[in-house]
Amino acid sequence: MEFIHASKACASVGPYSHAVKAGNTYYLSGQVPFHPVSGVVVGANMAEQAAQTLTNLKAVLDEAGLKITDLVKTTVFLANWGDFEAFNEVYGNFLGDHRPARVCVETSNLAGGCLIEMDAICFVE
Ligand SMILES: CC(=[NH2+])C(=O)[O-]
Repeated sequence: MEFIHASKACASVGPYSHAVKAGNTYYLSGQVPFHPVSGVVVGANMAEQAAQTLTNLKAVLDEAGLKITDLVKTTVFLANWGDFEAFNEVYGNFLGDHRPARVCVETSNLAGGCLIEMDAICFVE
């Protein structure tokens, strides 16, 4: 097992790694739209916060040597279900033609009052 720390993603806000490699499978911790340096939430709406969340997720992928096409599953937590379409727009643009499995739910009280958190699982052959 390998614990992965991504210097270009926002710092972990608890005792966890940005990602853990277990064999050919990578488990990425939840990413939120914190700025990687300041730790301040980036964006006042879903489009902006989703973009920053995916930027942070991409930093973890990069650190682990993974590509977007290695994503097999994501879990998405939205503070407001009314943001579903706005989230899908940003998410779809990020993925291009790739279509990982996904769970998307509304929840409350996300870290830092964020509108979104997303984790992911990757697999490499
Ligand atoms: C933000 C986050 N991933 C956590 O576990 O607190």
